[in-house]
Amino acid sequence: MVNAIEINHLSKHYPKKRAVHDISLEIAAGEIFGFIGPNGAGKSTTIKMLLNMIFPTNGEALIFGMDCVRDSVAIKEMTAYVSSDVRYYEGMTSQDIFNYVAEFHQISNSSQMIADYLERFEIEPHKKISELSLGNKKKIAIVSALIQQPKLMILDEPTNGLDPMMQHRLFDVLEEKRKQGMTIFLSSHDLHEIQAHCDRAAFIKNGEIIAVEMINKGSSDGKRVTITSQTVQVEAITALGGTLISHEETTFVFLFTGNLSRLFAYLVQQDVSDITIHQLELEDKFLSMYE
Ligand SMILES: Nc1ncnc2c1ncn2[C@@H]1O[C@H](COP(=O)(O)OP(=O)(O)OP(=O)(O)O)[C@@H](O)[C@H]1O
Repeated sequence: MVNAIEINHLSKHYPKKRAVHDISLEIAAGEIFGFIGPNGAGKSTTIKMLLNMIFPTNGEALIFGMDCVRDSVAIKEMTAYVSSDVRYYEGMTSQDIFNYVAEFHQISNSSQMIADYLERFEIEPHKKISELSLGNKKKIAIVSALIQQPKLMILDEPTNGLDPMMQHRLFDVLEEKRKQGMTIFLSSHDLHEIQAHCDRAAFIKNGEIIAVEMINKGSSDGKRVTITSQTVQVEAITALGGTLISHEETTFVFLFTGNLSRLFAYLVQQDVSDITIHQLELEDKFLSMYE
């Protein structure tokens, strides 16, 4: 089956900056894929190349097997984009925008769908853009993208400005759409939302992809274990599957991937004054990669 997105050795070099350098990625159809990186890492530049808003210096990107430069018109017919900053004509209302989008994309019988989204995202249809807050404008951008019924949705920081309830509703809709076959490419700074909703994520730093990770929603492939003890031996815990991350006086922090029962069996023989065990968060990986 053809990949939803395939990026081969893609670069965008400016005279004084390698914004994106030699990145390659494959994203399967039906994935929710996260794209994580600090400010200036190259996320928006990558997205703009996918959408043919800027030309690559080298390499190629394919969407459903079509070339992002050569076949950009056909790609736009099946791809919707929610940009990080939302700009519309100030005098238009939400309803005007939704009607325009539906007509432009020749979506038949869109009235009921628009009415459903208005209700779901609590959008006031007759308010002008000039009267709306950032979060309310963002909701219009999201619904405009959904109305297009795209095969691929690219979202750049979609939850920026949305209240927690609306964030929740957005991800409910995205999960539903994914079940119907939509592919979702989500650029975000919010590691918790990537962890909660994505199947995989790519980490980008200084224009280069430094890791692509499977995301284990809910479960984790490790624990962060913090132990305060006068008697615990670091070597003993290392032998059980721990890696010492830091320590201060008698408090030791381990990344633990071994068998917890064996760890407890060792600890009951020790003088332990405190212990905490946390799920290893994507944040731990992110921080260790970007330090
Ligand atoms: N037109 C341009 N000319 C020169 N440098 C540019 C241009 N556009 C972007 N850059 C640089 O390329 C790098 C990547 O920028 P990009 O906007 O892709 O980052 P980002 O990961 O989306 O960041 P953020 O999370 O802050 O939006 C930055 O250092 C940026 O300053």
